[in-house]
Amino acid sequence: MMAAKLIDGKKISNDIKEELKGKVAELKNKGITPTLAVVLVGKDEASKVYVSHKKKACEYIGIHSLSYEMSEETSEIELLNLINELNNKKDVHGILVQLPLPKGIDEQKVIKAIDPSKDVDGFHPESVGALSIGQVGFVSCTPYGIIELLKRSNIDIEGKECVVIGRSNIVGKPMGMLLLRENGTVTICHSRTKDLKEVTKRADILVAAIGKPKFVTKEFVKDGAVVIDVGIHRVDGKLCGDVDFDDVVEHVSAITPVPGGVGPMTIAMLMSNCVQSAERLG
Ligand SMILES: Nc1nc(=O)c2c([nH]1)NC[C@@H]1CN(c3ccc(C(=O)N[C@@H](CCC(=O)O)C(=O)O)cc3)C=[N+]21
Repeated sequence: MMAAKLIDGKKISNDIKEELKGKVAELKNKGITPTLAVVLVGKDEASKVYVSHKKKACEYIGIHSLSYEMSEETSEIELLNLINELNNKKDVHGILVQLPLPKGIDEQKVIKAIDPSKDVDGFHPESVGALSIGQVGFVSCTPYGIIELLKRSNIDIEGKECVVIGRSNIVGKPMGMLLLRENGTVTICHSRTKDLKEVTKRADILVAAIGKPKFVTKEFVKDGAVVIDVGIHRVDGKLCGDVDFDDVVEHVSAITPVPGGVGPMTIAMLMSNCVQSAERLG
């Protein structure tokens, strides 16, 4: 019974990667090699691991990846110059600047410097704006991956009560816009929300993107709800999410595990955005 309700992000992300392999092969037949520039600034250990996962995914699918590793002491100007260079390179289809950036570098300024046509993270104000008014643009990979998880698990969004906990620019807000685009009824909650549990208990689809380990317990969840866990924390050497999985699992109709849920989807959708970019830019 439990296996049936587990949303397997690992499996679904592998399906997507297989589909993308085919698309990359087609592009290569036309003489186009999808290329992603990956920019890593500083020595954040988690960032190094994530970047290596992204490069590995590129390799698997056939996307060419270019690595730019810059020291912790890199200035904002140096980084902006690199981005400008990559913007002008015809054979670069996607630019990813791994976040967080070292102190002293203005992240928003850096994101804004990326050509929106190469903004495969979907973080540029133009990409965010396009999403909110229903125009074509890159969609932030984590929320985009969550929509794919739901669709490929045959979970309808239309008409459903969708509650998102968290209002970050890269997850909560775009998640709300995407669920709205799929005709969900959307509520975005945050640290100032009154009676949070009362609000989250209305959810048919509950997305937890709070950033606190095992925050969501069964008291937050309606019986039979679908629970999507965006969090990733290392507690006592073990990975866990924003949801107390063991506490809620008996009460839900479907749930994403951590690891193996949303995380792998983020990478799959980054790959998808790269391929899309290569198709558009040629
Ligand atoms: N410009 C930028 N774009 C990002 O997309 C971006 C970023 N900066 N900075 C950091 C966050 C975090 N992020 C994750 C991607 C994959 C997993 C992932 O694959 N997680 C595995 C577990 C990996 C592990 O073992 O640690 C899982 O959940 O199964 C997690 C987190 C992308 N981010």
